Amino acid sequence: MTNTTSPVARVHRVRKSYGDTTNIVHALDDVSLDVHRGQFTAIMGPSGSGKSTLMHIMAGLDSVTSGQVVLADTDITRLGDDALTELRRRQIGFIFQAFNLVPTLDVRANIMLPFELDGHAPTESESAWVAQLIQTLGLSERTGHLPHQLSGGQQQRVAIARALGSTPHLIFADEPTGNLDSRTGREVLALLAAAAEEYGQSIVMVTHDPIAASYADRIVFLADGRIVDERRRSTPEQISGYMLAMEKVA
Ligand SMILES: Nc1ncnc2c1ncn2[C@@H]1O[C@H](COP(=O)(O)OP(=O)(O)OP(=O)(O)O)[C@@H](O)[C@H]1O
Repeated sequence: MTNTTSPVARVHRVRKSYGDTTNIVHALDDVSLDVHRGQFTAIMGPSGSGKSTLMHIMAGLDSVTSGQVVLADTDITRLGDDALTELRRRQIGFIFQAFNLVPTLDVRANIMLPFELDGHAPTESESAWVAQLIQTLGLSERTGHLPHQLSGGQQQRVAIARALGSTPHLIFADEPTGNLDSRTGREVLALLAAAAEEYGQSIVMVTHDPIAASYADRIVFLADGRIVDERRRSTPEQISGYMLAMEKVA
């Protein structure tokens, strides 16, 4: 993927601190990161290294202590709540552990919700992509079910179809394969990779799993709130090696 265009997301010298001067935690300490169109980025690092904080800040779900986050050409650190909500709805898809499915809507309606909220009916190609997602994610028999009638893994797949369906520019995924069996997990990762390659969607995925990270174009390693390493696409074995080396240094 060539990086000649301006980034879809830019994190510039971001700090995020919690607590007061006597008891301060730097969850992020001077982090800068660019995400380009069609790029699939994995974020890895030990527990407490700042992965979730970074993803939440990039998605406008959390504020910075200092620094800048620019999505498309908008500095979101200066946006009000309403404008931020609007930007999130139009540009961002979320695949989070708390699936946030609407309990009163069936599977199809949940998947179509981004179109509904945006007030536009899907085009023919969008409908075809949604149909492909439903099929690939093994949800064809479930489209009329309510979320509580589904298993955890099935709910996660609905959340994935919803996040990818309207082809938002940016997708944030927090351990997207955490609840899935290994075959479905691999299919979901292949879908994410296809969304990046074929639809130019940019994906930022937090994971502890070297196999999941091996689907990404690059892997960013965090430790103690700082980016300590970055690698191009690597095999699961190589990624395990980088993680081990990081632990030895720590
Ligand atoms: N609301 C908060 N108040 C105080 N400290 C916080 C808060 N949220 C996060 N932290 C601290 O910031 C640091 C980074 O947390 P974060 O959740 O981003 O880590 P993580 O890498 O996602 O961890 P894990 O892999 O365990 O989910 C941790 O030391 C955590 O305790």
